[in-house]
Order: sequence, then C-alpha cells, then structure tokens
Amino acid sequence: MRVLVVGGGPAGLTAALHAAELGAEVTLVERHQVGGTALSRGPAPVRALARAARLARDWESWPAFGLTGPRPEIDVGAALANADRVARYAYEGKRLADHLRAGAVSLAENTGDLRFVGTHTIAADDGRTWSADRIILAIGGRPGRLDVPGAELAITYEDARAITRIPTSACIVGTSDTGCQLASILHGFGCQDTLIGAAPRLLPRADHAISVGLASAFTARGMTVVTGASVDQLDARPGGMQVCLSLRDGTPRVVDVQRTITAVGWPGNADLVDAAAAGVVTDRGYVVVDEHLQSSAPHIFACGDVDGNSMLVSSAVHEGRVAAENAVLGPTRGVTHEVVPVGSFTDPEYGMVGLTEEQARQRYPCEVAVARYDDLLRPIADGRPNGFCKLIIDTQERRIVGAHVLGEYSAEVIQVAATSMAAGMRIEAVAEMEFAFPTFAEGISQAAQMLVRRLGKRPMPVTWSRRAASGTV
Ligand SMILES: Cc1cc2nc3c(=O)[nH]c(=O)nc-3n(C[C@H](O)[C@H](O)[C@H](O)COP(=O)(O)OP(=O)(O)OC[C@H]3O[C@@H](n4cnc5c(N)ncnc54)[C@H](O)[C@@H]3O)c2cc1C
Ligand SMILES: NC(=O)c1ccc[n+]([C@@H]2O[C@H](COP(=O)([O-])OP(=O)(O)OC[C@H]3O[C@@H](n4cnc5c(N)ncnc54)[C@H](O)[C@@H]3O)[C@@H](O)[C@H]2O)c1
Repeated sequence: MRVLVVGGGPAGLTAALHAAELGAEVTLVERHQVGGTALSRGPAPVRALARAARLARDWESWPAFGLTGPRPEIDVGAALANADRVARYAYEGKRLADHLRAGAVSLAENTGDLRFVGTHTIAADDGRTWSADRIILAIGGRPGRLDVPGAELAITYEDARAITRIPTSACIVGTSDTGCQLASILHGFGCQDTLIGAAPRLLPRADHAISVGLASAFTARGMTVVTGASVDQLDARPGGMQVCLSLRDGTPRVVDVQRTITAVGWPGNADLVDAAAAGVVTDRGYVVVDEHLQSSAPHIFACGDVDGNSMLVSSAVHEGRVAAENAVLGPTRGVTHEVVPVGSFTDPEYGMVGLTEEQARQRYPCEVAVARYDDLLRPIADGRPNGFCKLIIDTQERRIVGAHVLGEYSAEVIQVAATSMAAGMRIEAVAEMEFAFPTFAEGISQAAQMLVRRLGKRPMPVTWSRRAASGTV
C-alpha cells in the first residue's frame, strides 16, 4: 500500500515513520524543511527566548543572593540568533531527514505549498505530483490575524521574530498560551506590555486559580492586563500606533504603543490545500475527522494541529501514530487525549493536566488541596516563593483528576502529577511516595498529604511496586 504524508511536523514525521514500520510504501512531502512549527518556529525557539528573558530578569534578584553588578544589556540580534541556532539544531542535530530515509520513507522537502489536484493526488506549483492509496494530512496551522480596520499595522508572533529592536511599548492581543508567552518574554526584554484579550480571564482554558495567579504575577511585574476587551481598530501614529478597544461594558479605551503583536488563534491550514477537491470537509481550516482521524473522504486521514483537536506536540505525535495505524491497517483505533500535561514558559511558568476544578465538580464528587510554595523550602531558598500546586481528586475513586501548578519549573513539576494519573495511583500512594528534597515537586506531595489527612486514610491495595519489592511478581 502507498501512503502519502503531507506535512513534516511532529504529526507527519511520526505518521510517516510508523506507516513505514507497518509495511507501507511511504512518501513524506513538506513545503519547507521537516520539523514543523514545533522545531522551527514554536516551542523550541520560544523556549530559548524565554530563557534569555528570564536570565535578564534574574538580575533583579541578585542582591538577595549577595550579588551585585550592572543590569544586563539585551542584544536582540544575538538572542534571536541563539533561538535560530536551537531551531537549526532541532533539524540538523536530530538529522531528521536521515532518520526518515533510514526508516525507508521517501522524502521531498522544500516543495512549496502543495494542493490537491484529484482525490488521490497532490501537486506542487512546479508541476510535480504525488499520488497514493491513502493520504495523511499533517499540515498544521498558522497564526490567525485580526479582522479590524488597520489590522495590517499589527504583526503576528511569527513576524515578531524578524524584529531587530525590542519595542519600548507593545500591545499583545490574545491572552491564551501564545499571547501570555509572548508578553512575558517581551517584558523580560524591557518592553512595556499591554496584554489584551477578548476572554474574561487570561488563559481561558486553564483552571481559574492559574488564570488569577498568572494575572496577578504579570501585574506585579508591571505588565498591564486588560481582559474581556475587543480591539476595534488600529490607527497609525508617528513612531507607532493607537489601539482602540472596547471594554466588556462598552467603554472605549485607547492605548498608544510602538508595536501590536497578535496571538488571536491558530486556524488550520486545510483551507490552503484545496481539500474540497478531494472531498474533504473542513471547518475554519481544520479537517473534520471522526474518532479514527478519518476525514469525509475515507482514504484521507488527518492528524496534529490540522484536525483542531489537541494542539500540542505530544498530541500531534500520538495522533500521528494512530493515523498511520488506521490508514495502513484499517480505521479501528480511536484517538484519546486523556492525560495530556501542558507547560508553558511564561515567567512564572504554569503547568496543567486533566480537568479544571470547575469541570471536575461537574463530573465527580471532588476534594481540592493547594500547597503554597511559600510553605516549601526550595522555593524559599531559590527566592521564588510565589506559586502553588493544586490537586483535584475524585473522592470516590481517590485518584487525581486534575492538577494545576504555577511557579518555577511548572512544566516539569506537572509531569509528576500526570504520571500518577496515567498510572492510576490512589491519592494515598502519591502521599506516601518519597519525593526528593528540597524540590518544587514536593508541592504535589504536600497537596496529596493534605487530601489524605482531610479524607481519612483508606487501606491501600498492595501496589505493584511493593509486590515487586517483596518478590511476589
Ligand atoms: C509560539 C508557539 C509555542 C508553542 N509552544 C508549545 C509548547 O511549549 N508545547 C507544545 O506541546 N506545543 C506548543 N505549541 C504547539 C505546537 O507547536 C503544535 O501543536 C505542533 O507543532 C503541531 O504539530 P503538527 O505536526 O500538527 O503541525 P506543524 O508542526 O505546524 O507542522 C506542519 C507542517 O506542515 C507543513 N505544511 C503546511 N502546509 C503545507 C502544504 N500545503 N504542503 C506541504 N506542507 C505543508 C508545514 O510547513 C509544517 O512543517 C506551540 C505553538 C506555537 C505557535
Ligand atoms: N506552551 C504551550 O503548550 C503552548 C504555547 C503556545 C501555543 N500552544 C497551543 O497552540 C494553540 C494555539 O494557541 P494560541 O494561544 O495561539 O491561540 P488560542 O486559540 O488558544 O487563543 C487565542 C486567544 O485570542 C483571543 N482573541 C481572539 N480574537 C481576539 C480579538 N479580536 N481581540 C482580543 N482577543 C482575541 C481569544 O479569546 C483566545 O483567548 C493552542 O492549542 C495552544 O495550546 C501551546
């Protein structure tokens, strides 16, 4: 069977390699270089920039540790060059193209935008075509744009990487993951930020405590946060622009800034490939798929951001495997995104997995515990006492159904809660684990112990590890 994978981000790379492992004759076609948003434009370079911003900001805490010295200067060119180095490393260092070829995948890179010219055929502008029995679309998405008068004055986060000087002031429009990250980094580089979002709170998908905690941390840093506001218009002004917005109650407000950068969503790219020519139904640029990632055209599957499900690298990789299996072996495996930890490199970081408190209370009898970082030694020693670990458990099953962390290393700490969830651990088992000391992850342990104290301890079933230790397995 011939399988054509279109798009070489984490979803497409995984789908291509797995389809080849399953015995298909696989070709992967990519308009640029393989790697996708994750490696070239999104998480990898953004992490490098967030680290630079953080190092600059750490200067503020030097005196507390007995250090003195001048505030570091930011060389934007060098910081961006470092982010590019990370992106290049992700491609060259991981030798992605060689890896595909070693996995018996034929690869065509730098094809330019590809589009359907028949139900089984994709073409490039230079006339080359690729056909297959099954097609897997893994073409991701792109930054959305404002649709208001003067929108052309704003840039997206992708364009922002081409700027050569940090603006003295900027509006960041969009208060979800990308907008918060961008605002946090720019502020760390010395830009006076105003963060504007249509949603009533920062990170509208997050647990309420994370939204509130991040907003107050941002405000304490001197950033301006305006939620529940829509941008109506942008007007050019000498040296910058005026952003006109309406607050929730209709009150107009104007903000004068040098730059406006938008992070207003991530529409799928399916509208750019003439998917309708192959009988594929799309919605706002996303391929409409069923639980097997199969589109309305039975021989065409979609995975990763382009199906609009769970727009994360780990989810793209998971869906890539499922799409490959269903395309090659037949559509039987359903996709589930049950335990998906997410972490973001704002300052402070946040991490989350599972249900928010609001969602959990609608489904289960719940108990919630919050361990504050100013009660733990490591955050105090590190001079980062603001933050918390919040655990939500289903009191009947006594298992974690949601965890939300704000503060240092949250993207790492949340993994502990996620692993406990994936292993189906009872809260008593989490509370009895011996955590390394002194760590931020101890917040998980403390919250678990609070819950057990509050609920009373139930006898634990003999765990696998204890049976293993006593030699009974
Ligand atoms: C700023 C930012 C930060 C992020 N941070 C994180 C994070 O910290 N953690 C996390 O898990 N996720 C993060 N994400 C999300 C993550 O990057 C995506 O979920 C992930 O890259 C999706 O993988 P994908 O393979 O579906 O799509 P992509 O990685 O976008 O890959 C799609 C590929 O398809 C190619 N393509 C598109 N159209 C065509 C066409 N017509 N013909 C041929 N090829 C085409 C593209 O060139 C691209 O290489 C972030 C995203 C952004 C924007
Ligand atoms: N660290 C991470 O894990 C990470 C980082 C970045 C992005 N991502 C993922 O990428 C995907 C896209 O994220 P995103 O933040 O780019 O988009 P998003 O769709 O999650 O959020 C866009 C935000 O912009 C707001 N908005 C839209 N139009 C607006 C307007 N006219 N005025 C004001 N606000 C407006 C919306 O209310 C929304 O909150 C998400 O699934 C996210 O999880 C993940």
